[in-house]
Amino acid sequence: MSGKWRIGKLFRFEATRELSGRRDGHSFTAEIVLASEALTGPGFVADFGELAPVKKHIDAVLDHRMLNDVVPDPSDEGIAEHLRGWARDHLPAAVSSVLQDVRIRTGRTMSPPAGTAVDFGATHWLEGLPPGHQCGHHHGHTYRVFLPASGPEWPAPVNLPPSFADYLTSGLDGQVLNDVFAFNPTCEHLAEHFAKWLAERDIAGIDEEVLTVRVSETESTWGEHEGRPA
Ligand SMILES: Nc1nc2c(c(=O)[nH]1)N=C([C@H](O)[C@H](O)COP(=O)(O)OP(=O)(O)OP(=O)(O)O)CN2
Repeated sequence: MSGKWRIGKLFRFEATRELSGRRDGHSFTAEIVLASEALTGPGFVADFGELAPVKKHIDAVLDHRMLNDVVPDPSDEGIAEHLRGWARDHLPAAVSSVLQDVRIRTGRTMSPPAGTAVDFGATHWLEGLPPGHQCGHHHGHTYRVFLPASGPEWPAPVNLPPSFADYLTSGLDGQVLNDVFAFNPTCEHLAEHFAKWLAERDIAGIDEEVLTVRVSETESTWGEHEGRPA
């Protein structure tokens, strides 16, 4: 399959700032996006665990702080710029080299509109992670699958084709994904598989040239595949 993979991890922090003479407090979300046109052998852009230092930095420097005291520009773009620079300087080279973006938003997480996402519960374990990594053990997720219309931007999901929604719920809910699939079930590989599933079927409204499929394992992580299946 050709195309591109992206993964994202979200970090929340609570803070206040003064912009244009007005003090405002928010729940902030920082989203770190990594992108690559190839996966590592076991199927990762990079392990989400490689982003743990970002959480430590956010907790130490931004969480429950007056942002004007800690970053030169406390606007959303200024905070993103601070985190981009920090990530470039402190993450391992294999991770910083695939850093695509850092985005900041304020407010609570929104639920996707009805009909645009399917959740299913399933078990998996992952090969290719460091010894002792929690995700090497059998564990489960409430997976969420959707088709973000705008690619790497904050996703505006489109309605899921009913046959695809049915495949996800009747085919995968309650399953052990390692038994169902011949591949290591990372969210990158799952997104690629779902893109292929959609492209192989003649489904109205699905343009596989630009199709993006996003698979979210947890509230704070997602992986997606964008582009035409080979
Ligand atoms: N690139 C990928 N990395 C990881 C994947 C994956 O599919 N692609 N999957 C996992 C595990 O399945 C894990 O359960 C999810 O990642 P994790 O960072 O542990 O997610 P949490 O939201 O539970 O993170 P916390 O920071 O512990 O809250 C691992 N890596």
